[in-house]
Amino acid sequence: MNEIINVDIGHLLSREERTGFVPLAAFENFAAEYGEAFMEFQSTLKEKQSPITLSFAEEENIPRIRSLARELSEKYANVLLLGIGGSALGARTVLQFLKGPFYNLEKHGRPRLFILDNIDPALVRKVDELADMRKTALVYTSKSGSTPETAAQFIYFYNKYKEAGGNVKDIVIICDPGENGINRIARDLGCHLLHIPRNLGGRYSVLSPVGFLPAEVAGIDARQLLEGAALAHQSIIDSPPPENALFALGTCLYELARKGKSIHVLFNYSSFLSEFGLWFVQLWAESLGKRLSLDGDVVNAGTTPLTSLGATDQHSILQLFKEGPGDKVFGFVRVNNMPEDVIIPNEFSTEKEYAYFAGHTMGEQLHIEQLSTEMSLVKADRPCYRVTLKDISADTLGALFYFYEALTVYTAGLWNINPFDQPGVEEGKNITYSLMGRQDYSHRRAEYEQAVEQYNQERRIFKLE
Ligand SMILES: O=P(O)(O)OC[C@H]1O[C@H](O)[C@H](O)[C@@H](O)[C@@H]1O
Repeated sequence: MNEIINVDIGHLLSREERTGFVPLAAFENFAAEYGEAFMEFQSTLKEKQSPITLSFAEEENIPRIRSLARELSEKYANVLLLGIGGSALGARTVLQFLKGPFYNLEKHGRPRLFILDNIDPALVRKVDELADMRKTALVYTSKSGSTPETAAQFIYFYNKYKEAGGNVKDIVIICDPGENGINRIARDLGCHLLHIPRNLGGRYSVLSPVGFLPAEVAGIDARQLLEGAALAHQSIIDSPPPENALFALGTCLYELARKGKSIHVLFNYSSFLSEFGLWFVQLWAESLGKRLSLDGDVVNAGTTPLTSLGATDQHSILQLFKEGPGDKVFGFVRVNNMPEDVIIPNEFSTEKEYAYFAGHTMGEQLHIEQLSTEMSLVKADRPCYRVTLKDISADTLGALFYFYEALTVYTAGLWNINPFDQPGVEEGKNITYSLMGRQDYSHRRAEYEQAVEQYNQERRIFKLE
């Protein structure tokens, strides 16, 4: 395979009248029906009007990010990255896909990377124990600078870091360029400050300092991530609708959603892709799950993203996928060229359950199991598509990120919704601010406290004693 990614949508379609698939005739009519909308979307990419294209201008910041990563790597044994949602999931994905799940246990002469994306005190304590603050660099990533979980983490670890005699000038803050508290703190501390382009939303920010700095700390070339994204971008804008992978997949997913396929499962066949699955869940859910259309109509748009890991989850959730409600569409992601395949030796050859493995590789087995799972789902009338990645490399991952970002934005256009806001998340944040006593939210505190009181009165608790 020479292409960086290929997308097979053949099993989202059906020649006969099979429920749950896109009829071939309808697919052949896609260009006439949706081609114009797609070409408009292509123009926004071509003219760099779409926020996701802001990543490309980030290339000019890579030298600075690289030298900062080098400086941190020389001075510190650990890098503690504080962030949540889009400020953590991309970094986790990059690290896992390109360095594997055991990066922190390996000997590589680079800092260990801890990505803390929760305020669970038990977790915070564990990081406290593991990362000696005298040898730990702090990276505080928050697009808005006001996310309460990350702010609490930063206050805590900033205090620990200072107590341990840390140089505050070494702290890195990655945020929006607005005039706000986080920028003022960065200026007052005189620490490193990297900006995320204002219109590049958090969940689209992996191809910016948010993903580039942790990548470079781990020895991953951020430029290659961007090169892969640029390749995907070019392919998406160059191919006319009938030959365009993104057009075919996005339009099929939209059509299937309208036919009741309300769950989009991403079934990743690599243990190096499970974090990618979680990155996808945020991207798809926050971008497409919208109550209102761009015209203000109530549409309750979107499909529910789920992520699964193959072959592992064949032994758990697959039963439901195959025989439970027929409300899902499945996307399989597999890696064509496994870097270091493992040959299964010839042992226990007199036993039929073991003899057949001799000489096969685990990569081969993984691919066969992926195919078998996909085929058995299709046979049970479950529509499936497959994304094949050339290999495990930074350019392939960059292409994959960009492909799914573009897919999300194109699909949002079909739903006629805004893929760049997240109004549904704001209310919970506002309640938290008020209840925690944030001054500029104090005017709503009484109202929320009363609501909490009423809410608690409605609880019905049954005890196990
Ligand atoms: O990067 P931050 O501004 O701290 O935001 C972190 C996360 O906060 C909110 O929950 C948003 O809904 C997410 O989209 C965002 O990724």
